[in-house]
Amino acid sequence: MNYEKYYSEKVKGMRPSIIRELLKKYVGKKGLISLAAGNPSPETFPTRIIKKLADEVLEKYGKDALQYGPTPGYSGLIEQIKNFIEERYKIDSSKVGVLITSGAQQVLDLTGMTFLNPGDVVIIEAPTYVAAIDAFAQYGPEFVQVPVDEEGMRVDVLEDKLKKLKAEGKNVKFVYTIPTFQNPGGVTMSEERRKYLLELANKYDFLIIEDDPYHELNYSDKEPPLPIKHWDSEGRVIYSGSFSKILAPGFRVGWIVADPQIIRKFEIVKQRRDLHTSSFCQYIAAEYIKGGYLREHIPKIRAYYKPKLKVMLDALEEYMPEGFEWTKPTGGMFVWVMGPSELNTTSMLEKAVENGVVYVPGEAFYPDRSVKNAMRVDFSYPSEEEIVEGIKRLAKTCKEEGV
Ligand SMILES: Cc1ncc(COP(=O)(O)O)c(CN)c1O
Ligand SMILES: O=C(O)/C=C/CC(=O)O
Repeated sequence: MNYEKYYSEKVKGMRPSIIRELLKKYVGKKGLISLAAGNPSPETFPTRIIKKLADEVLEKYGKDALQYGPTPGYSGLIEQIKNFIEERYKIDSSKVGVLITSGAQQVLDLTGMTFLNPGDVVIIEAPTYVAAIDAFAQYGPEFVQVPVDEEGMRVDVLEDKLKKLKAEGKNVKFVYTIPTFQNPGGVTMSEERRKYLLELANKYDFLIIEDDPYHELNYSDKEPPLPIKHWDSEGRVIYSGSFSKILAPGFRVGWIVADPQIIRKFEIVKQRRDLHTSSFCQYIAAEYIKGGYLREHIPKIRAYYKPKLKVMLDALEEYMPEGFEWTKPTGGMFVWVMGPSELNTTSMLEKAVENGVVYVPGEAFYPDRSVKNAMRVDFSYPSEEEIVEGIKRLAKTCKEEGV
């Protein structure tokens, strides 16, 4: 039966997520080293503590934790998130609202649904998170891309683009940024640029979507700059956090920090998306913070990932052929590798898989899929030995490409 005639116009043009398709096809495949999946290492999951907390939640709160809950989220978790953002990010929680979401990914979907009409201008970092492009694209925006360097988004280029857009009579709805340990480059926006981005938002009247799931994955002795939300006096920043990298992605629990008016609008939109986020997972997450387990866990995951980043950077240095360069992050889960202009990492992927390694081709991180000579490699999921062997296989493949 041909179902095309039944599909809505919105889904007819919907492209599969390159990352989700790669995961489905390759991760866990025998003999294949995955440098593709942005999966936390299962070794960082606090399984024993989660079991203990799950038992306690069922014992103490079973009738509520297994029941429908309020769309904004479990009040106990909202309280813990407010304490967390006050303590760690110096965000004045008395001036904001918090809404619990089904992962940070839902923040992106709710954002697109809440703010975007077809043709609205959305400014994104280039490259940027694949599923953010997919989340926004379903609402038909005009994407404007701003390059990033080792200090994050080039706000000078952003300002030039804002001037040009204004001259064309185009208003920007929002700028989407991953300012801390960016996906896919791992770079971090300097404090100076964060403040300047906020100044531009106030001057050109746009919102900022600050997507911050990697903030705690810091491997240097110096903390990254505070979230942009910390300096947001006008209520222009919609801040998105997640338990995926600091507890477990399978929980599907994230949060939005924003002006209470925006939180209310997101609540109304969420009511018809999924009613609310899993009550059971929210109760466990709340106990995880309240019991001091998160505070104890963050240093452990940092200590676990720090050597893996070094192993990856050392392996790239040792094995990659001439003509390749890469980012040097101090946190996060990824390194962005750029090859000679004639390299096509999309067409090279098949040969890489034959050689026993998989990565994410760079074109996935651009809405126009314009950049073909780059790729993203992940160090969080493979073991240190697999990282070295994976980069060796990647380097072999690049040499076979003759670039
Ligand atoms: C930048 C970015 N934003 C959002 C998400 C989605 O996070 P979550 O698992 O909380 O939905 C990811 C996935 N790791 C991400 O890399
Ligand atoms: O690798 C990424 O960037 C995202 C991972 C989340 C997912 O599994 O889709």
